[in-house]
Amino acid sequence: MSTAAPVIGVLALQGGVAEHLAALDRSGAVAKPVRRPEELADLHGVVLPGGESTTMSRLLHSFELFEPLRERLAAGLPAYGSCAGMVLLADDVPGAAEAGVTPLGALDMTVRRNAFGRQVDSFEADLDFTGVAGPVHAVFIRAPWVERIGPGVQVLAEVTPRGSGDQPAAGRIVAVQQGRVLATSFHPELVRGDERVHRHFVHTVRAG
Ligand SMILES: NC(=O)CC[C@H](N)C(=O)O
Repeated sequence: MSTAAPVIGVLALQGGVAEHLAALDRSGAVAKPVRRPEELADLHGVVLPGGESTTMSRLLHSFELFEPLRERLAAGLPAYGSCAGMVLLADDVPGAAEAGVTPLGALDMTVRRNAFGRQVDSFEADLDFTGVAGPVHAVFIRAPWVERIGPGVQVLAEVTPRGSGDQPAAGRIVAVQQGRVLATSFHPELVRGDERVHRHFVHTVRAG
C-alpha cells in the first residue's frame, strides 16, 4: 500500500463508535463512520465495535449493509471486531439463530456470547498480547470468548491465570487473528491513552 494513511471505517449503527473513531484517529488512520453500503467502497479496513450483537445484526439488515459488508469481508477487506464485533466476525456462534444474531463468517472460529457468565460478568485484566510490547490492560463487559479456532487462526491473547483457586476465565482465548482479520473479546477503545491494539490493526491493514 502507499504511504498515505489508510482509510478505516467504523460500523456506526450502534455501540462504541466514537471511541473507535478516536482511537483510529490517534493511530495514524483516516477514520470514518459507516452507515450506508456505498460508504464501504473506499475503505482499506473496517472496525466492528462493541455493543450488542443482536441489535447490530438487526440494524445491519435494516440498513441493507449485511450483504455488502459480508461480500467485502469475503473478498479480503481487513477487519477488527471488539466484543460484539468479535461475535459478528465469527463463522459459528452457538444459539445465534435463537438470539437473532447473524454472524458475517469472516473468521474461522466458534465464539460464545456472554461467555464469562454472572460471576465475572464484567472484569479487567492485564494480558500478554502477541505483536504488542508489554501487558495490555483489557476491559471485559459481558464479553464473549473463543471456543474453537480453525487451522489458519492465531491466538493473540488468553486470560492469564492469577494465583490459585477457581478461575472460570483463566486460559480462555480472548484475542485472535486470521490473515488481516482481528478480533478481541475486550475493549481496547475504552482504555484512553493506549492505542497499541489499534496501531497493531492499522499496521496489519498497511501490510497488505
Ligand atoms: N460489550 C459488548 O460488546 C457486549 C457484547 C454482547 N454481550 C453481545 O453478545 O453482543
